[in-house]
Amino acid sequence: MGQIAHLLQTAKEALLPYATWSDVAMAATAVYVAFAIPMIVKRLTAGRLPPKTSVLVDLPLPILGPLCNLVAYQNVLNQMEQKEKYGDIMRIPLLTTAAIIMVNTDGVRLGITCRQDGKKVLGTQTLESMNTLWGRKALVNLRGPEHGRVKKLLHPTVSVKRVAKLLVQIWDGTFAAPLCVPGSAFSRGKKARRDLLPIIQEIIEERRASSCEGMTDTLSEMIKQGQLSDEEIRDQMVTIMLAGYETTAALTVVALHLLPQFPQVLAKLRREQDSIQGPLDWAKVESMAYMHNFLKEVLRHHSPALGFSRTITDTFHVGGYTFPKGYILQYAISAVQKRCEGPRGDHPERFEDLASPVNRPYGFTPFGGGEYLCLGERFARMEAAVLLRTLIQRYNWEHAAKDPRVWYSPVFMKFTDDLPLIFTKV
Ligand code: HEM
Repeated sequence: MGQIAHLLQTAKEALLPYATWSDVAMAATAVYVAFAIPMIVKRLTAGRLPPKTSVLVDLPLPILGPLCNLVAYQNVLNQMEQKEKYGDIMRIPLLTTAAIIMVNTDGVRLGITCRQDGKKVLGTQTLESMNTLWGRKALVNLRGPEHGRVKKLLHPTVSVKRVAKLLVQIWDGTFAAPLCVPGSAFSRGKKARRDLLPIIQEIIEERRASSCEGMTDTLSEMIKQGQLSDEEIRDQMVTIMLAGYETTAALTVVALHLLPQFPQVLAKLRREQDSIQGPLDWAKVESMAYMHNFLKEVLRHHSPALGFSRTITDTFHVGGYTFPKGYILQYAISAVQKRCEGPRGDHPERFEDLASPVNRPYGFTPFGGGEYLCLGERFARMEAAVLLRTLIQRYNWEHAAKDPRVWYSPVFMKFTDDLPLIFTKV
């Protein structure tokens, strides 16, 4: 607030000797109209657009109206599972464009394949904030053949073989991974990146000096491949740490949050784990059928990813609506999964039922899909399964808070009071 007041004061001192407040208001309106005209023309000529969700833009408030919509946009993202309130396809006018939000499997299909009727109609969004956070060379910010080249190189660095080796290290206690700490790596994103870069560079140099002797981790593998520059390696490592940390932490913490409420699920998990003798290897982790279905149910009910945006690169039509070039398409992973029956997240068995909506194409996509499928899917599933096995076999736990809740603020998961839990030995 203090900063805004200071900004207004500075603007006032700079402008008022040369112009009155009404001049400033007129200039602001002119800028708004200049931005809005192409948008209005597009709206008038585009054909039948999806219905608008927000009434704010109807207020005669230049700049402020669309800005309010941006806030409403986050709010709608947060609440998209409320079908009766928002419907399946909706439009939110933004400052110079509009976002079309699709809360159905068709939207997820579009977002993942980027195609309609066999034609490429969507592209990934290039956001400056993403470049700043992850780095320009990070996989998430690469496009086309360059994205394909780097992803191909990264795959073996988190391959099943490598993950299995890591598993043995975790089990032996020789690998001290920060497995699960609900934190805010995203909210600290820029600072986290600044802090991480010199540390990663130092490790790269140490590893290079020792030719990665005896090292089997992801970073050493990238260095040994010799195909990526130091900048590329650094950006991938920052991405892996940021993309892999909060998502997996959310998955495991929500699992811990839900289990005391569903004793029948916990009992079944315990029975399964007791039937699997350690030490673990990848095959044993993969054989934990009920554990994986439980993790799926957690991801279905509390997806760490709410959804993603794509840019419409070619006008197309779906459900009788026009999707004009230049608009944004937002597909809703979390809301689609939540609408797939079952509000409580306590029925892992639904994944055994082939007729369940979650088993239909694009009904359950917590790790995205297609070209942009999550790089760390297996890693995340393994990490969560191993951590839960360890805890389930050794402890019982209950909530310390009276009304523990998980919520999104506005797009990242938060826990009331950091979700304190009380553990007792089994
Ligand atoms: C429960 C845990 C996780 C969830 C729910 C999750 C979810 C996702 C989703 C939905 C996407 C697709 C984004 C899009 O369509 O644009 C994605 C991409 C990605 N994830 Fe994950 N993720 C998880 C864990 C991890 C881990 C552990 C790593 C690192 C090892 C990781 C690294 C990445 C990377 C690098 C991408 C970009 C892939 C690309 O651009 O081709 N994620 N993740």
